Amino acid sequence: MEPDAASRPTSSLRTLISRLAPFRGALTVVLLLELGTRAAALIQPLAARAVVDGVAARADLMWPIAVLGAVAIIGLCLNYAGFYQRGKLSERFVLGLRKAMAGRIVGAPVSYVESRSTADLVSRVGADSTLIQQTTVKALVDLVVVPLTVVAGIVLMLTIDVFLALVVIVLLSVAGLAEAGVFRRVVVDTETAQEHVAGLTGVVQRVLLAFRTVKASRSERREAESFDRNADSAYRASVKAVRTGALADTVAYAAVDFTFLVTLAVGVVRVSTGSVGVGDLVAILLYVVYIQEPVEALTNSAGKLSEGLAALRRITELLDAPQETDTAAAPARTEVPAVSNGSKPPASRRSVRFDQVWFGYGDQPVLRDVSIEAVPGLTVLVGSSGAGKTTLLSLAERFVEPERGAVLLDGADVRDLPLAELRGRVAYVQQEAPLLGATIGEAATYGVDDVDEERLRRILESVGLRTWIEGLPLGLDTEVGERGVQISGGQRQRLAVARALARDSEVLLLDEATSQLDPLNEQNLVRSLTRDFRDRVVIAVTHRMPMAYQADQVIMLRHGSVHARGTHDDLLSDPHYRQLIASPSAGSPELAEQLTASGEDGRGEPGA
Ligand SMILES: Nc1ncnc2c1ncn2[C@@H]1O[C@H](COP(=O)(O)OP(=O)(O)OP(=O)(O)O)[C@@H](O)[C@H]1O
Repeated sequence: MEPDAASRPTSSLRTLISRLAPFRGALTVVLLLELGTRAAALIQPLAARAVVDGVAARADLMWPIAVLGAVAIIGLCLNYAGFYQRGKLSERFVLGLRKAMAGRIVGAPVSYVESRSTADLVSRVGADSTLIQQTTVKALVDLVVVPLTVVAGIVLMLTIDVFLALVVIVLLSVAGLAEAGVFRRVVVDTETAQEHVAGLTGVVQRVLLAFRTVKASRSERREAESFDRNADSAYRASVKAVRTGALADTVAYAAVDFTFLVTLAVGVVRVSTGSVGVGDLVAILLYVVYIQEPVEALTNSAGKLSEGLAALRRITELLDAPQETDTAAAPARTEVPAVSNGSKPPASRRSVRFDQVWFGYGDQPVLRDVSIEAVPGLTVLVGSSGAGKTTLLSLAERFVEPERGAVLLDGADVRDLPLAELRGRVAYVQQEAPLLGATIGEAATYGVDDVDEERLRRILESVGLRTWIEGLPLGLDTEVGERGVQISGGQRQRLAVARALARDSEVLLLDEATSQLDPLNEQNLVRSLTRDFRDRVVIAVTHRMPMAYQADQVIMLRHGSVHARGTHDDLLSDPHYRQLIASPSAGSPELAEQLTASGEDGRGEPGA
């Protein structure tokens, strides 16, 4: 058990209450309706006493019975209204949490989201919010209504017979203490069980993400065993929680039985001595039941409340996620050239400059004193794995910020630009080139507000996809993925590049965005890019040489520093560069050279 486990429920409860504060109007209505329902129940023993006493006295029973019936009907109506309003409040509460979570996730920095498990984030938005919806508001309302019901019942009992009422109070206190002890254990065990289930979904997610690798490496059995191990520990934790729940349930039942039987025994003695009437005893016994019933319901829902509170704690963690800060309001580090009116600076003024940039993840230094300038045309970043290439692109998009030095877009520190403007001016294709959008057209224009068809066609032509798309019966409306056409890795990357081009930004960052194309098609794509979009600053990370061969500038990073820069030809004299391009994954510069020399157009299958 974690040291703070016992204090968790209390702080989670406080969090729940503060999160419910904006709904205080609706919550008050629910509380009043629930209190009304309980009040109607508490009147019934008094009416029942009147009926019993009336029978004994052979009095007219019409009024007592009419009151009993009316109170029962009013209680039912209030119960219906309370149930409905409570459910509606739960839905509104969860709707707000879900929207807030979605907003916090998309507003969080890249580093925050990427350092967390996707399964964990997804389960907070989905499963955790569902848990809260189903249980939490009801349990919270019970926490308020049940003690008030108990107090009101005791006061009414005291008006009937002080001695019997005191007996009931003592018995209820003992039962309450026992139930509270078990409740705490239920909370902790339920939370532990939930944590194990989250671990289980993490395994499934890992397998699904690398499904082909799992199959190809014949690791099905190993993964299944890993799943089984996690499932077993989730099972054991859940069974422990069930066992504690069963104990809590039994304690609650025992409390009712014991209190009822002892009160009956004492009450019978008092009736026999004439201290109280039969009607009084009936009323007090009914109070024991009417008080115990909600207490028992509260105890039963203790596990559910604890689940809901644990879920709320995880949701709250997500709602406290850091957000990307728009530092545009802070004093500018550089004079920011105005582009907000929509006009772009002329190509001659466009540049991305890394000025003596130092950066590290935690204690791990990654970039050391990097100074680079990229102007319109193709700048290629090469270097062995882990050299810091992707990190450089992340700095340009301000996914991360330099520890020292600055990244300048057209002379302005990127930290001085509003994020929306910066990212509007700098398009980015990430390594895996994921597609967003249900159709090819949507994927090609994701994040672009207005792109006319003719321009889109030209872009698709440039990336070598136009013929393929026009050959599809539904063209741009063809669905992709599960329900539509399956597309190859190369097609996906081309679509991602098309999407970035459609942004019409001044800078295009490509992170191994052509790695799944064959060298020939990669060369063609790069040639089209440099020909059709020559006013853009293109910075491409690559491990493959056809692209470096065509670049205006090649920058080689080693261990986080600029090792060499120049054209491909300039760098050929560098032994480390030669070693890099000699690697099998680098593609063949000879092939590229031959193709260019022969003037072969070389446009291969668009679907490569
Ligand atoms: N989010 C992160 N948290 C911690 N360390 C990171 C993170 N991202 C990258 N690194 C580390 O920073 C170093 C540089 O990573 P980066 O991705 O920039 O290298 P790269 O040159 O692009 O590599 P590759 O060619 O393999 O993609 C690596 O050692 C990597 O482990």
